Amino acid sequence: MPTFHTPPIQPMAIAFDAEKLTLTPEGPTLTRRMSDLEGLFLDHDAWKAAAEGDNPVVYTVVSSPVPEIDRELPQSITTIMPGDTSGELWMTKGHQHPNHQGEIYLALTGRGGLLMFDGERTEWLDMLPGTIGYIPPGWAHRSINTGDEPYAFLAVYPGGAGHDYGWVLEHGMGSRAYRGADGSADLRPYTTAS
Ligand SMILES: O=P(O)(O)OC[C@H]1O[C@](O)(CO)[C@@H](O)[C@@H]1O
Repeated sequence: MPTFHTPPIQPMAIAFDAEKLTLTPEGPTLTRRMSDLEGLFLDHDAWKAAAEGDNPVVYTVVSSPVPEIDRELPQSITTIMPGDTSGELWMTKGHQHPNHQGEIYLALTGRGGLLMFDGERTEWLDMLPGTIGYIPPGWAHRSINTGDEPYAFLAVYPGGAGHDYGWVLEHGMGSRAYRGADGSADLRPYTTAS
């Protein structure tokens, strides 16, 4: 048996409920409201009015108990509510992995998109139930609800990957996703308010 500086956790079965979108046993859960998404939407005034108004839940993340530490492979289910802020579709904050490690998403319900940016190139993947989106090392990633129902996906990622949110605030994501006329996303070049 190999020896580890930090002993791995024990093998475990984790029950996935596809209707309730839960993982059991459950680990940490996260609720991100509009006020947590400062500096991300182009229309700052519309963001501020929503954040200081009813401050809606934009997305939740439920995790299994597998910890975010080196060599482990945590999993989580993210559910993004449908909505937009001045036309810009509701989304996760988006982050870069400081350690440049990959990640996979499996779309579960609803309709979404996976926006990736490596500092120069932008990629967009349509995410429908059953789609596996692969995020290679070095690509910042943000998920977006492009539909009218909650969009949920399972993420599996290296426990030591980390979340660098400052990178996204500094470099942007290459594109912004708006509600398109035919129900698909209208991707526009990334700009910031002058
Ligand atoms: O960290 P953010 O950008 O708020 O988004 C949450 C996402 O990040 C993860 O925690 C891991 O990449 C996902 O489980 C989740 O979708």
